[in-house]
Amino acid sequence: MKKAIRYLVNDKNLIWFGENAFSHLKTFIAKGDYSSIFFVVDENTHDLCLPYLLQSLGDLPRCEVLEVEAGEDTKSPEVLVQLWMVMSELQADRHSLVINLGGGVITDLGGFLAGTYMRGLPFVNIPTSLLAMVDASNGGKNGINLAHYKNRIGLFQNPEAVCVIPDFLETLPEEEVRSGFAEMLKHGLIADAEYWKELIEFDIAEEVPTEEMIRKSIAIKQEVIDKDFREAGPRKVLNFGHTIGHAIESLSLETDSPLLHGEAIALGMITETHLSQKYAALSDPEAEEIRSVFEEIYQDVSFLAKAEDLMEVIQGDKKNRGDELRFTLITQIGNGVVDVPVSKEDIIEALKLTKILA
Ligand SMILES: NC(=O)c1ccc[n+]([C@@H]2O[C@H](COP(=O)([O-])OP(=O)(O)OC[C@H]3O[C@@H](n4cnc5c(N)ncnc54)[C@H](O)[C@@H]3O)[C@@H](O)[C@H]2O)c1
Ligand SMILES: O=C(O)C(=O)C[C@@H](O)[C@H](O)[C@H](O)COP(=O)(O)O
Ligand SMILES: [Zn+2]
Repeated sequence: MKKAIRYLVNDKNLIWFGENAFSHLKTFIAKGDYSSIFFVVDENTHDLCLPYLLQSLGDLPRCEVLEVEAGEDTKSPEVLVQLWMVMSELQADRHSLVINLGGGVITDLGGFLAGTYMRGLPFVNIPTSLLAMVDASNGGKNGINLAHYKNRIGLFQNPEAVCVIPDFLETLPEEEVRSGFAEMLKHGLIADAEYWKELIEFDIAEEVPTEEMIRKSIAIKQEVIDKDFREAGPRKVLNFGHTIGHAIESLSLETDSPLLHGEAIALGMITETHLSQKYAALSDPEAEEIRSVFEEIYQDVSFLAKAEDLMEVIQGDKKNRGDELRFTLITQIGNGVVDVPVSKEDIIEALKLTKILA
């Protein structure tokens, strides 16, 4: 494994890579003189990741482990209230540190927990899924879902540090690796045509992305966020595929076969590629290339819904303004554009082309 490189992401947020991340974290904890540490984990990261982390960190202040059920349903107000109660009962105080060890569900939920308890405790993210490494653990978006609206309640608050330890991917199921890969493909599409080329030559069915690729995705995301942390404008580019994808994900969670975030976003990107042709002058050959890449990798992923159900969720998307439905689209591979008003009729047409409408 490569030597860990620590680099400053912004005035608060440090990212440490590889095995040396543990020694950086140890030093960080020692310097912080924390009264206690609250680890937020789900049942899988509790069993598969926490023992390695604890062993690597050695002596620590008083530790408590908050374990939640794995899965998207855990990003809920009900679970959050339970966690607030437990933190309070266990006397977490302003000198406590929260360490989120898990996938995007844990970093989103644990970040929001930390950010709201006693008006904000410091927290560190240790992503253990590919999706959380390349996307969810960075950028300071934390939150939970409300009814069928994704991330409806949340905060922009950066972790003190992020530890990206690719070794954790050894136990990650294949479908979860593929889910994370969808966000990496998104990074190529919105910002870097060369990276897109590299990704589409990579065989995600056979291999796990390298640390270099993970770094590249983080760097692309970070460059966007440096310009617009609170998503006033340019940050919306990171939402390509998400207006449709979030609607699909939310509705799928109400069925017996929920889609993973990256799977839903893959379907969202296929659909929004149709819209990009119509509204953002994306060329036909590039649109064909994009769709064939997603259709090949995610060939077994499908979802059927009624237009009115999807439109209800789409109309609640955070990027809309009033009645105007605003999308992030791509003008060409490697370049995204934000705030494009799109008609309801064209959304339905694009959903039909993607075979999502029942
Ligand atoms: N805040 C952001 O910027 C941002 C960005 C992208 C996605 N998200 C959110 O992230 C969530 C999806 O994240 P996710 O895909 O990581 O889902 P997840 O947290 O549910 O993790 C996926 C599954 O993998 C398991 N897992 C995690 N690490 C493992 C490991 N090392 N070994 C074995 N199993 C492991 C988990 O227990 C879970 O079952 C969604 O809620 C999405 O909205 C947030
Ligand atoms: O960091 C961002 O900004 C993103 O949009 C990254 C997305 O991949 C991620 O799914 C994010 O949680 C979406 O946020 P939301 O604001 O659309 O709920
Ligand atoms: Zn996403």
